[in-house]
Amino acid sequence: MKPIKVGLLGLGTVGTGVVRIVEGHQEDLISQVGSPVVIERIAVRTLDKQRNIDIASSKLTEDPWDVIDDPEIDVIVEVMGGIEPTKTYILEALERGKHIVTANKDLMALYGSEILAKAKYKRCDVFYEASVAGGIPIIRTLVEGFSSDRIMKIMGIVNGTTNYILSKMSQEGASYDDVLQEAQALGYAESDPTADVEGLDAARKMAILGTIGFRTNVGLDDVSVRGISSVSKEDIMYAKRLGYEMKLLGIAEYQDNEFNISVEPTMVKEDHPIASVNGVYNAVYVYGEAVGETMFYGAGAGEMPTATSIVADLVTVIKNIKLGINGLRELVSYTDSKVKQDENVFCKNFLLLQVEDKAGVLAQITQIFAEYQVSLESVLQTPDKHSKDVEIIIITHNASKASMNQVLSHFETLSAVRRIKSVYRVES
Ligand SMILES: NC(=O)C1=CN([C@@H]2O[C@H](COP(=O)(O)OP(=O)(O)OC[C@H]3O[C@@H](n4cnc5c(N)ncnc54)[C@H](OP(=O)(O)O)[C@@H]3O)[C@@H](O)[C@H]2O)C=CC1
Ligand SMILES: N[C@@H](CC=O)C(=O)O
Ligand code: NA
Repeated sequence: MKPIKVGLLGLGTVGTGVVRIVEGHQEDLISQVGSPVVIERIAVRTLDKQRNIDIASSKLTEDPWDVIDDPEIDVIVEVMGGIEPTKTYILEALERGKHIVTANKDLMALYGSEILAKAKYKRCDVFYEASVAGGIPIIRTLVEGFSSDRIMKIMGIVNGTTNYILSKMSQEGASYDDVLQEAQALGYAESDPTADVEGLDAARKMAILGTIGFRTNVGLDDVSVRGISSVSKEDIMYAKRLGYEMKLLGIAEYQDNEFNISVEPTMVKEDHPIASVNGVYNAVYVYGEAVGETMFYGAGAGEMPTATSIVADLVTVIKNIKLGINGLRELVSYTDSKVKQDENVFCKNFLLLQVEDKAGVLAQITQIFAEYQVSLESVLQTPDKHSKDVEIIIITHNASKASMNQVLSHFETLSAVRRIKSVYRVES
């Protein structure tokens, strides 16, 4: 049987997992695709780097063009990351008729439509299951599993690094910096972990999920983003005391040709299934008009979980090669929709205020909420540990983002409000 020859761009955390699975599951692969699957050539940055896998040096090259120009290679697996020169490599590989499997959410969120258009023109496959939620097959679920439905909401933990950090801070009182270093050592974090902790990685993934799930073009700029670097241990402890877990949530909602997508630290009610998703695990909740509520759970990062999605895509590409139907997945015509205005985006909110301890302050504060039609679910007052002031903890009922912005701006002008210490979205 003629082997299918695969080229790898990158042999880091994910690339190593791909080699392990292709070699370790070779019999399973042959039984599924009817041919051996061979890793023919691998491009790396530096040949002499110490690796935790044995690879014949003849397979390694420091020149990615040795992979892209190799006429024997049918499929290229891109697991080097970054935007350039990666985008050029992928477009040139497509120009040469090679199929692509990638884990690169940075690239697919920003240039996915350009890459997929080129693939369609060249009748090549481009699959990117590993780019969102690691080992969870959420992209093929949205594309195939929910093809008959209208998806209205996609909400989830789609970044393993930040979930690992928040979980350890909540469960062990660990320090943010220590846990971030642990996540980097475990290969969860991006080469620049700022993308993880400032929410950009999750935003890229939500832009991809929004485009696929809502069948509409979502740009990265359409996603409002806030990371976890400003989440304090005190915030996490307050959340727990009130019966919530702090999670970095991506929340995408779609209705009447308008969508709203945000990534933000969110206080999730402890009895919500997402509240118990901890460590590097991800979970994606999908609500469809017909199917109702569904949820998917699994490792969002790490060598082997991510590599399973890469090799699953590789199997699909090889089957398409055998059937002669490559490049036909992208039949979807994505509509253009509008981003919802803040007046039409609603959620519950948690506020932690430091205020002057004097008569009438609480009345002033509640009056401001009333002025902007924001109803309150609960109000707690405790002495401020570090001053003669008091802390007021407020959870609102559903309120529009616009009204909440007006309330917060008004608080800024109130002398009795010393500091707006924390504001978080609340999901019950
Ligand atoms: N880590 C994870 O859990 C997940 C990662 N991803 C995505 O997968 C991709 C890879 O991630 P990961 O494996 O963690 O990254 P690593 O940094 O561990 O590996 C990157 C690999 O690419 C090689 N490389 C980088 N730039 C070049 C270049 N210009 N020319 C040749 N080789 C190059 C590096 O070479 P060398 O080894 O010589 O340094 C290394 O082998 C990224 O897009 C990431 O966002 C997606 C889901 C999960
Ligand atoms: N850095 C990412 C890797 C997977 O996409 C994460 O932590 O989720
Ligand atoms: Na996935």
